[in-house]
Amino acid sequence: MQVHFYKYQGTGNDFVIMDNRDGRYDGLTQQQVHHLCHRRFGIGADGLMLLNNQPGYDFGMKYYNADGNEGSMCGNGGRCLVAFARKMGLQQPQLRFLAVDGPHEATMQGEDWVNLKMQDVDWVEQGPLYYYLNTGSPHFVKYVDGIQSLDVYTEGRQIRYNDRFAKEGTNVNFVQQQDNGIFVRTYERGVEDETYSCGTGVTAAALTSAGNEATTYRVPVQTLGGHLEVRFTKTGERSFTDIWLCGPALLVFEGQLIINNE
Ligand SMILES: N[C@H](CCC[C@H](N)C(=O)O)C(=O)O
Repeated sequence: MQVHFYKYQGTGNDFVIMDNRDGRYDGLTQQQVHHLCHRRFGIGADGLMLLNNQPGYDFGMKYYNADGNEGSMCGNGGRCLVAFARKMGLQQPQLRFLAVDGPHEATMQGEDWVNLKMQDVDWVEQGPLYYYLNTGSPHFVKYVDGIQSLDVYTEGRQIRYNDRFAKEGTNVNFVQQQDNGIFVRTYERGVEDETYSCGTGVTAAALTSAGNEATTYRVPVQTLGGHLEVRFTKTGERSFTDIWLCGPALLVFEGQLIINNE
């Protein structure tokens, strides 16, 4: 099969994207996705997305983790797919799309900055020195010191494969408060490694960093791959609405490749 692909990145979280509005990539197998995302045998990416037709919406988003499994929601991926949809000619100032966790809306500022609305959050588990919540994907959030030198791969794996999470997996975020906002590093399930940035993880971390006051917050977030901002309104101790993940989304390159059909 001949594949015309686009490679995007949002704060270093990178994705292979294909225009599937005519359904031509519907039959993509888990193995093919894994191959396309492989950094040595394929194009290389943390995940793969299809731009789909979706009645009632401007488009549909289908997301796969690099291992070929259908992932849950991907925040940076969603932002990149919006930039891609715009490139494919969807010029509406506000785009509405359907992802695995429900409807999303998004706007763009300039060529390469995307504001993406996330689902409301109304459940946060809090334990000693950790939080656990779902922002479209499950996220374990742990506050740490010395985040720059932390071994995110080893420490993240320990949590991801512990008795509680081994089967379903979880993403694991390490967070440190900074003078201005937070620094977040993430071990991603499905990639099974640290990525440069994780949008739903950054969102989860930002929500847990809010003060007690039920008001509107703007949290600048630094990741290994660059800066984002999360805006939201806290409505109760564990509930949040009007959550926006904002940051860059850029085309890296596009190309063709042939993959076998087995
Ligand atoms: N990189 C993504 C998260 C992908 C979700 C995935 N790793 C999972 O939960 O299986 C993001 O920007 O939100």
